Amino acid sequence: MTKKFNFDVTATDGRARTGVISTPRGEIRTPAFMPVGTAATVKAMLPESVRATGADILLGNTYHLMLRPTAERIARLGGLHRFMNWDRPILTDSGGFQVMSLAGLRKLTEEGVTFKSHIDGSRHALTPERSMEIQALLGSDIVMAFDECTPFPSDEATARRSMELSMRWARRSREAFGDRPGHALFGIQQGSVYRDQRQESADKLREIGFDGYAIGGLAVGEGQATMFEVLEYAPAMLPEDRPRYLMGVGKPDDIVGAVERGIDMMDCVLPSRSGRTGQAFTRFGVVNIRNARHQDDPRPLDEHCTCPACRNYSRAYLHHVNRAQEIIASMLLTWHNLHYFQELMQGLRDAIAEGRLAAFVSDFHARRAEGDI
Ligand SMILES: C=CCOC(=O)Nc1nc2cc3[nH]c(NC)nc3cc2c(=O)[nH]1
Repeated sequence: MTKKFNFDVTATDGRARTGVISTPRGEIRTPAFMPVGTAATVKAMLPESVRATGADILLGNTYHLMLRPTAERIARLGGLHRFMNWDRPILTDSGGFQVMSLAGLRKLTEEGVTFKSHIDGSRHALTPERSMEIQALLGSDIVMAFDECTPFPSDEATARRSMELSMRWARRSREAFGDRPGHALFGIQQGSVYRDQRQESADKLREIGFDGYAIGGLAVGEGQATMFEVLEYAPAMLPEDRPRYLMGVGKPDDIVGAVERGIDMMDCVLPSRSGRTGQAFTRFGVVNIRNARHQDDPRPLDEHCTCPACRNYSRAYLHHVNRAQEIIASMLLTWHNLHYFQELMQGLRDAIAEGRLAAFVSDFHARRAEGDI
């Protein structure tokens, strides 16, 4: 009998909690940050390097993989874990969000979404059923329901129509997912910034029944203050014995604020994408390595950091290879950023386990300069 999917809360501090998600492919320590491996790779990183930063799970994107190399080809080659040489848990998104933000010529109906590939213009369709089939072909451990991410801002009527469509798609996702021991299906709460709609969405998802619950429709331009307003009430609407996943978040201070409000899982392209543009996150704030002031600086990005970039290279070197557009610049800054994000998560987990989250958070804010350092 394959091992089950399980979630155990191990400690709480206010609304924050630590826990462990057990899957057949390994355990996920929560609160967890998931690096994004869009096209079957965390850009500029080897899988063993991603693991070395402390990641227990990474994210794959249905939209990209269904277009290239196709889910069927990945299945024929043994599934996404084998294909990308990552044998720990993988969460795949359902494709809805990226179709709306990347694809051309989209047509949205009750059935699903048809669209043109941004790669070669070919026509494709995504429905809850097809999304479940693709995610099963990929072999991901945590599957996301097919939803529509309600754009921000949306008036109440528009948000309601979108949320109600997503809830009908959530039920179809659940039915199409079937019974797959060791694999999890997460539902996604919508309802934009409307508390009553968030409640209705949460109630509908509970009725359908999921292994975990995501909070969708945030980090879509509403700003941190509005996001935190929604997070004051939305997490508690979801079952407390199941993982709560906030999608697309975020900057370090977004992450800290979300964990304080009861979030267990997050994902964001920020550390990897900004690493490629020369932006380094540190405990003191953000270093833009492209700035000329670093060109003679022999110090590491952060002398407290134990990542390969900080142990072996100067800011002057990182400035040089970034300006010269050398591949190693993306490698070192991505590794540093993912290491910093995972170190932040470990700090949060330790602080919650020891009941000193408030002190950790005030120390986190006290250290950080506002602008670039
Ligand atoms: C991995 C994701 C699994 O979720 C889905 O398949 N659907 C979905 N994805 C989102 C992704 C988001 N990224 C941001 N900001 C960068 N906001 C997001 C909101 C959603 C959402 O409401 N739904």
